[in-house]
Amino acid sequence: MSRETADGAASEQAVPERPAVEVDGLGVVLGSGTARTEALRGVSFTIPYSRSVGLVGESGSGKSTLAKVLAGLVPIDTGRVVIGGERFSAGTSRRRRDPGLLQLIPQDPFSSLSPRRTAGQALAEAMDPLRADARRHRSAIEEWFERVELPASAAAKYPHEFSGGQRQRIAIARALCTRPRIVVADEITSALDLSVQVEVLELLAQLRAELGLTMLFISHDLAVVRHVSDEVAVLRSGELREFGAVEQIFTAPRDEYTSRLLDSVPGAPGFRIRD
Ligand SMILES: Nc1ncnc2c1ncn2[C@@H]1O[C@H](COP(=O)(O)OP(=O)(O)OP(=O)(O)O)[C@@H](O)[C@H]1O
Repeated sequence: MSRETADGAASEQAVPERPAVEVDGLGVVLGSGTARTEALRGVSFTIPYSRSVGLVGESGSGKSTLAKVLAGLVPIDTGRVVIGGERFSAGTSRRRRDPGLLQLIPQDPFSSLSPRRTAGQALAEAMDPLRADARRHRSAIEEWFERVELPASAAAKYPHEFSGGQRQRIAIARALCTRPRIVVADEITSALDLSVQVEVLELLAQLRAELGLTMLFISHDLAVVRHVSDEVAVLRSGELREFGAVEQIFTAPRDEYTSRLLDSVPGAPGFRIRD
């Protein structure tokens, strides 16, 4: 979105008035019969453009369900989400998302990258689904590999030929090469060794700053969330228990559940990975 400047030129930097993401009274029911679960219940929050919201909560609290709703992979039962001004609700929630609007970076790139496609093909497919030819998009693919600090030769390799950290770099490149304004990162470092986690997080932070990305960053690792978020949303059993600025959440949580989550962090309350 752009606005007219004083001299009449459109400004790319202009900040749109609506938030990038609005989640309003969101409810999602999964499964049926005895497996029926209210995965999300009355969840509301917003993410302004270029901000990063960390989403935390215990296993089963509904974090991945929320990620999938935003990506259009899980239908909405009640409430609505508005992404880049486009409204999705019960009847429309699985409408195909514009790839330039929002991209999901999944937890496990090994299962999301096809074993039969080279890394270059995976990027070509993301950039141009109708003419997914790696040769046709060679220079753009090479540029993206450079951005995620992989050699150009990576384009010809298959997922099993990479380490976990390299595969996550490919998943980041594949998501970002469609030039989304918003990314949802779902536990993207949880399967990686600590040193590799730090490298991937630093890369993501750098790309986020360069591209002005809006981000929902999901992790059960509170130290990591503190490092990458401006605001933090705390989910418990499908409900939003607390939403606030990162320092407020970590130093003066208002909800007793948030306090308990923080207490479970090693070395809490002084445990931190930045500064
Ligand atoms: N297909 C399904 N059918 C029924 N219930 C489901 C289904 N998928 C997930 N659930 C339930 O929905 C709830 C939310 O699950 P979700 O995967 O969103 O949690 P999460 O916070 O991402 O957990 P984790 O951190 O373990 O990935 C859980 O109680 C889970 O058991």
